[in-house]
Amino acid sequence: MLKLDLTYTNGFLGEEEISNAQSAVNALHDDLQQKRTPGADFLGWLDLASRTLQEGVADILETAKEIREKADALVVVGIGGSYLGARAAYEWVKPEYYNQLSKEQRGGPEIYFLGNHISADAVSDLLTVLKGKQVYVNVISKSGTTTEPAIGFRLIRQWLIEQYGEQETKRRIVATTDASKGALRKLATDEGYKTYVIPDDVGGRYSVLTPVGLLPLAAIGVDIEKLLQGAADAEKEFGSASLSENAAYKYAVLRNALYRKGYVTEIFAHFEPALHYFAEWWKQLYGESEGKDQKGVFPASVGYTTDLHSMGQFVQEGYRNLFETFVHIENGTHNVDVPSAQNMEDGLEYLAGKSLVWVNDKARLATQSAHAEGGVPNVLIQVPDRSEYTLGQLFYFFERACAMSGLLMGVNPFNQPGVENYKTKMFQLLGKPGYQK
Ligand SMILES: O=P(O)(O)OC[C@H]1O[C@](O)(CO)[C@@H](O)[C@@H]1O
Repeated sequence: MLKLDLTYTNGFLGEEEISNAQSAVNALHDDLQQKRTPGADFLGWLDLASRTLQEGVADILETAKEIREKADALVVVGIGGSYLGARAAYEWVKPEYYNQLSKEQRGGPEIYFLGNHISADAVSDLLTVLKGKQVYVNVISKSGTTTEPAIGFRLIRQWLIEQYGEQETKRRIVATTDASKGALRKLATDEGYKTYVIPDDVGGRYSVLTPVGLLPLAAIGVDIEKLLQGAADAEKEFGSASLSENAAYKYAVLRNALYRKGYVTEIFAHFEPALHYFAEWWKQLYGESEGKDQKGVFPASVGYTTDLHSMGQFVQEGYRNLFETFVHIENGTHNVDVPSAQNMEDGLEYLAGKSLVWVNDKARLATQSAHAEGGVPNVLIQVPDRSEYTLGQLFYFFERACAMSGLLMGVNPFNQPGVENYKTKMFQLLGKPGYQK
C-alpha cells in the first residue's frame, strides 16, 4: 500500500491550496476518462495493465523462457521510453550485482543495454564482455529510425552475424516495434524476426508495461504478472477524482501549487542505489510530459546518503526554488547489522548491533527535516518493499499523477515536439539526405 505523507510541506502550503483544486481536478479527470484531453490518442496506458492481464502474457513468457534457457547474455537495444522502464524495473527488482552472479544464482541471462548512447568506448567495452557468450538481442524502437538505437542495433546485429552466421542471428533477435509501420517493422518482416507490438495509443515514456518492458524483464526472471497486477490494482486505487481518496492526484495538485509559488525544480530523492534508474525513468516521464510551452517543473534526482556529501550542501543552503519528493522503501530485502569493534576509534560503537535499515531510515528522517528547515518543502511517498507488485503500483501512481499534473499546468502531457530540434541540427551536421541547410 502506497502512502503519501505531506508532513514536510507544512508551512509551505495550506491544506486549502490542495482542496481548492478539486473542481479543476474533477473536470480534468472526466476529460481523461472520456478521452477528451489534448493528446487523447495516447491514453492507452490508463487501463493497459488490467487489459494485458485479461489477454494474458503467455506468448511473452514463452519467448522469455527460451531466452532464459539459451542465452548467457541478453542485450536490450533502445533509448528513452524504449529503454528506461525496463532498466528501472531490472535494477529495482534484481540484486545490485546481478550480472556478476553465477548463472545458477541469477536464474537467467546477464542483461546489458545498448542504443542509449553513441559512445564508441561503451560499445567496444560491451562487445568485449560479450565475447564467447551466447547472446540474444531484444531491439526496441517504435520508429526504427531513432539514431542511437538504430546505430546500436546495426553494430550488435553485425556482431551476431560474425559470431553465429546470418540464419542463427535471425533466431536470436526479437524486435519490439510498431504494429505495421516503420523501418524496424519492415526489417523484422523481411528477416523473419520474432516481434512484439508497441501499441499505437501508448507513448514511449508510458510504455513500460507493454512488451517494451515486459519481454526483457520476463527474460531475466522478473515476475511480470505481479508487476501488471500491482499496476492493475493501482488503476482502481488511483482511479477516483477525489483528492482525499486519490494520492496520485493529490501529489499532482501539490507539485502544481508549489510550482506556482516558485518551486520550479523537483528533486526525486531516494536512499537505495536500486532506485537510481527508477529516478531516471521518472525524469523522462515528467520532463518530456511537462517541459513545453515555456512551462514545467524541472525534474532532477539524487541518491542519498551518497549525494548528501555532494549535492546536500546545495539542497540545504543554495538557491531556493527546490522541492523534494522522497520515495522510501519501508522493508529492505535484506538486513545487515553494524558489527561491534571496541578497538576502532571511529565513534561508531553506539551503533553496534543496530540494523542498516534502521540507520538509513534515520538518515532519511533527518534529511527531510533538515531540508524543510532550510526552505525545501518535501513530500514522502512510502512503499512497502522492492517487489514487482509494489513497483507496478508505483509506475502507475506516477503515470496517473503526471497526466493530471501536466493537464493542470495547461500542457499536453502526451507529446514531445521539442525533442525534434536537436535531431534536425544533428542530421544537418551529419549530412543526412534531405537535411542539408
Ligand atoms: O521507440 P523510438 O521510436 O526509438 O523512440 C525512443 C524515444 O525517443 C523519443 O521519441 C524522443 O526522445 C522518446 O519519447 C521515446 O521514448
